[in-house]
Amino acid sequence: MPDSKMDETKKKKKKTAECCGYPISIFFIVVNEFCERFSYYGMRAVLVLYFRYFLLWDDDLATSIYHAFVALCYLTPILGAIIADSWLGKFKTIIYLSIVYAVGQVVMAVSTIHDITDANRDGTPDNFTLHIALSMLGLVLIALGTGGIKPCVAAFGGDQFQEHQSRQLNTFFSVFYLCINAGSLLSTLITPVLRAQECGIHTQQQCYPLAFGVPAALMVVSLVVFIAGSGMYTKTAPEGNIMGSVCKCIWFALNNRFRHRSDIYPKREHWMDWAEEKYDKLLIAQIKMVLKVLFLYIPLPMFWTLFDQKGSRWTLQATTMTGDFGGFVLQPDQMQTVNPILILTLVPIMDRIIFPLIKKCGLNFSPLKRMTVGMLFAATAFIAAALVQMEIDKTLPNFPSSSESQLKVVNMHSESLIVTVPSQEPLLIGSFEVQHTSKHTTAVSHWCFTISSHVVFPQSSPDYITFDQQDIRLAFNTTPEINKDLSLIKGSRQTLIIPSEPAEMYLKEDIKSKPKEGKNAVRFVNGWTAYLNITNLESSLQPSETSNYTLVSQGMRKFTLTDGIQSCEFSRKFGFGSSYTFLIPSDLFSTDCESIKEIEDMQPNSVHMALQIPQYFLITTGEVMFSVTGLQFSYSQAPKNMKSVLQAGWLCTNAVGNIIVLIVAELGKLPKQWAEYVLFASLLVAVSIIFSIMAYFYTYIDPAEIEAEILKQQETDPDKKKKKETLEMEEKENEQEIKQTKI
Ligand SMILES: CC(C)[C@H](NC(=O)[C@H](C)N)C(=O)O
Repeated sequence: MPDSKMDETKKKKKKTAECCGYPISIFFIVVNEFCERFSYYGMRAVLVLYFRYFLLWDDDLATSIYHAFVALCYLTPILGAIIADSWLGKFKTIIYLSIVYAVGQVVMAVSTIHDITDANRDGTPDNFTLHIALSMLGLVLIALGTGGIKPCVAAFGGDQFQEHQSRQLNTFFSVFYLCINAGSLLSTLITPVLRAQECGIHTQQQCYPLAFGVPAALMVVSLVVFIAGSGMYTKTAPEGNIMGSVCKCIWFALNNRFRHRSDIYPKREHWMDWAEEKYDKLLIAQIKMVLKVLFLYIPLPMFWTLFDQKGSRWTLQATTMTGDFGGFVLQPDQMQTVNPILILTLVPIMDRIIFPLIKKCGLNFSPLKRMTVGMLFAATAFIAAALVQMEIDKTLPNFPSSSESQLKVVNMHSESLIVTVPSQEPLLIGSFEVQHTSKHTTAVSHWCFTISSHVVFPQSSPDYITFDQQDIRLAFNTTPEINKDLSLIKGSRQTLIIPSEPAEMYLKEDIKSKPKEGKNAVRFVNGWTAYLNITNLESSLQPSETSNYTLVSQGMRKFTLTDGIQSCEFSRKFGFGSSYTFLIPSDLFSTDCESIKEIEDMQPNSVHMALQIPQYFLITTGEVMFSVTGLQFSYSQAPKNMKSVLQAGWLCTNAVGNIIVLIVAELGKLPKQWAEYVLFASLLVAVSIIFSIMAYFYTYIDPAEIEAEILKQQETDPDKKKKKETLEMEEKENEQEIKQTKI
C-alpha cells in the first residue's frame, strides 16, 4: 500500500472502546471464529461417514471427495483475499461470504434428510442423485464461504488494534488459534454423538440431519455475532488490488526478460529486476521476498497430505477398533478430538517450556528447523498408524480371496452329520438338537468346532465352484445318505443351513466385511415349528428360515421373540464390529429363550482405540512445530502490504496437500492399508530432507528494514518520480479500458 494511503488509514482509525487494554470489537471476532470453526469442523467430523454410510460410497471415493472438499476450502482463500483487497473490503467480504457459507450448511443438512426421497418408507433414500446433488452444492458453497473468509477474519481482527496495543495484538493471535481449536474440539465431540442418535419422520435412521443441522445453526450464530459488533469495528477501505499489481509486475518482468534474452543485454541480479523499467523498486523487492518464501513452500503440501488423513483414513481405521473405555464408549469419529485437546495443551507447553529449554541449551532452533522437525514427527505418526493397522489386521477374519470360497455348515437336524470334502479329513458336524445342552452364553467355541466350521476351497471355475457327488458328500449316521450339489460363490462366505428336514438344506450368504461404523451384524435361524416375529428384524421368520443380517449398536441389546401366542426375551451384550448367527431351537419357549445358541461369524473388534493416541500425539506435536511456526514465519517474512497474499499462499499448501491425497488414493491403491501408511511416511521423510536443504540456503529477512532502506534510496533517485508517473498513468488507462469494456 502506498505510504500516503497507509497514513490515511491510520488517521481514519478512530479511538475504539477498550476492555482490559483490548478493543471490545475483537471479542465479537473471537466468538465469531469459535462458532465458525465449530461449524466447519463439526460438519467435517461426520462427512466421511455420511459419504460412506448414507450415500453408500466406497472407502476410496468417500476419502477422495472428502479431500477434494478440504482442498477447495484452502484454495478459496485466494478468492477471498482478492474480493476483500480490491472490491468489498474485509468487513463486507466476511458478511457476504458468511451468508454463502450458512446457506451451504443448510443445504448440506437438508441433503441428509432421508425422508425427503424415501417414498416407500423403507429407511433408505430412493433418489440418491438428489441427495448427492444437494450435498455437492452445499459443500461448494461451504468451501467458498469458509475459505473466502479465512484470510480476512484474522487480518480484520488485527486491524482493530491501535499502535499502542502491539502486546495485545500478539496475544490476540494466540487466543484466536486457541478459539479455532476450542471450536474444533467441541464440535468433533458433539456432532458424532448427534449422528449416533436415531431420527426420522417415517423410519428412524442415523441422525445426520441433526449432525449437519447444528453446525449450520452455529454458522448463523457466527454471522449474527459478527454483525452485532458492526458499530464497534475499525473498518479499513479496500487497499487496491495487490494481487493484480503483483501478477502484472511478474508478467512484465517475464516478458521484458524474454524480449532482452540476447547476450548483448547485460545480465541482472534477479529476473524480477527486469520489471524495473516500469515498476517501483519497492514493489519489486516485496515481490522478491514473497517469491522466495513461496519457493520454500513447494515441498510443504506433503505435510498436509498426511495431516488431513486424520479425518478420513484414521477415522475409518477407528471403525475397526473398540472404543469401550469402561465408563464411556467413544465413537470412531470422536477420536479426532484428541487433536484439538492436544493442541490446547501442547501449544503452551511448547511455547513456555520446550522452546525456551532448547534455547537455554544453546541450540538454534530456527523456524525452518522447527518446521522440518514437525514434518518428521508427522512421518513417525504414520509409522505408528501402520503398526496399529498391522495389529488390527491380525484380528480381522480371514476373508476368502477372489479365487476362494468359504463354507460354514450349521446342522439343525436331530442327528450328527459327516461332511466329506475333497483332500480334507471328513468333518463331523454335531447335531444342534442333540448337543444344545449348554447355554448360549457359554457355547461359542464349542459350537464353532462341532456344529460349524469354515472350510476354504480353492476355486477352479471362473465364476462358481460346483461340488458334485465326488466333491462334497453329506452323509448321516442313521438315515439314508443324502448327496447334494453345491454352488459356492467365488470370493464369498456362505453358510449351509441343514434344517430339521435335511433334504431342504440351503445356502445363505454371510457378511464378508466388517459391519459398518463398528456396529454388529446379527441374524437368526428359525428352528421353531412356527413363524416367529423378532424385534429389529424386517419381517417375520418362517420355520427353518434364516433372516438377513440386521445391524445393532454396541452395548446390551434385547430381542423379543413371539409366535403370536407365546413370547420370550433374549438379551446379549455386543462389542464393536462382530457378527453372530443365533440358532433358535424347537424348545424355545419351554426354556424361555435360554436354549438359543450362537455362532460367532466374526469376532468383535479387539484392538483398542486408545492405541491411536500415540499417532495423534505425534501428528499434533508435528502440527505445533510445523503449522503454528509456519503461520508466524509467513507473517514475519512477508512485506507489510502482502501479509494476506502470503497467508493465502500458506493456506494453498494445505489445498495442494489434499489434492496429493486424492491422486495417491486413486492411483496408488495398495493392497494393504499399513503399506499405504508406510508409503506416506517415507514420502514425507524424503520431502523433509529436501526442505531442510532448501531451508539451509534461506536467509531470514526483516521486511520492514528492507522496505525502509528502499524508500530511503528512492528519495534520492531522480527516476523514481518518472516511474511512478508512468505507473499511475498506466493504471488510469487500465481503469478507462475497463470502463469502456463495461459500456
Ligand atoms: C488449518 C489450521 C492449521 C487450523 N487447524 C487447527 O488448528 C486444527 C484444528 N488443529 C485452522 O485454521 O482450522
